Amino acid sequence: MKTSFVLPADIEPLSRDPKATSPGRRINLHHSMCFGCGADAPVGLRIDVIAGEGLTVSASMKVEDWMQGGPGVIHGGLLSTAFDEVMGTSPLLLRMPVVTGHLEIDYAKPIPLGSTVQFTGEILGGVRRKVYTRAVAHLGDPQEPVAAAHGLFIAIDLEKHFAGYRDRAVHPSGHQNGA
Ligand SMILES: CCCCC/C=C\C/C=C\C/C=C\C/C=C\CCCC(=O)SCCNC(=O)CCNC(=O)[C@H](O)C(C)(C)COP(=O)(O)OP(=O)(O)OC[C@H]1O[C@@H](n2cnc3c(N)ncnc32)[C@H](O)[C@@H]1OP(=O)(O)O
Repeated sequence: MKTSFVLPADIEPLSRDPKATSPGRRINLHHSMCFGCGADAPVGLRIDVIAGEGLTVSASMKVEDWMQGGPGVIHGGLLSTAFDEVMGTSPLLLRMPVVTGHLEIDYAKPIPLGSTVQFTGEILGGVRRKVYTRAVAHLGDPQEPVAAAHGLFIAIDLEKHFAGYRDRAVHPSGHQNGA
């Protein structure tokens, strides 16, 4: 599949944290109201990301009618959200909290409503706080990818990064902090 994404020349290998989620198990959600993975989000993708061997992850997503973009096919922005979720969860194998810095998608084929998209992702390496990842999507035959993505995720201090926003956070009860 064609892509214009270029990895930096100084990229270094990264290692799985010994305490990371075991292969075959779901990587714990960061919070239940997340649009990408949260079970309590009123609208969302509810993607479970499964740890693989080494620095790999996998996930699947049924393409439901509300995800329609062009007639009969998935909206491209929604697919990019799914890639963001899959790749953004992978740095938890390093036990590293991250946010998305840069996301690039290559769309190869239309994805029909009713199909199930299978994702595989991997961490390619890092430079300082930057974690480079890649993911591929297919509809059942890994030799026939329908889309692929590259993501650059930046390690953050969770407390500091969200310090100014937590009073706006929405909780499963529907109330905001302090409301
Ligand atoms: C959905 C919310 C998820 C919230 C995360 C919660 C918990 C996290 C825990 C675990 C993760 C688990 C699951 C995550 C699941 C899904 C993933 C979805 C994630 C998202 O959906 S998250 C929302 C969208 N995301 C943002 O809301 C970020 C807004 N942004 C910023 O908050 C700052 O921008 C920040 C912090 C990124 C950097 O700011 P900063 O001041 O800390 O650091 P600085 O600028 O120095 O960048 C350091 C090095 O990154 C390079 N760099 C930066 N940006 C670059 C770019 N675009 N392209 C190329 N390189 C870039 C610099 O060039 C430098 O590189 P160098 O080391 O070489 O100098």
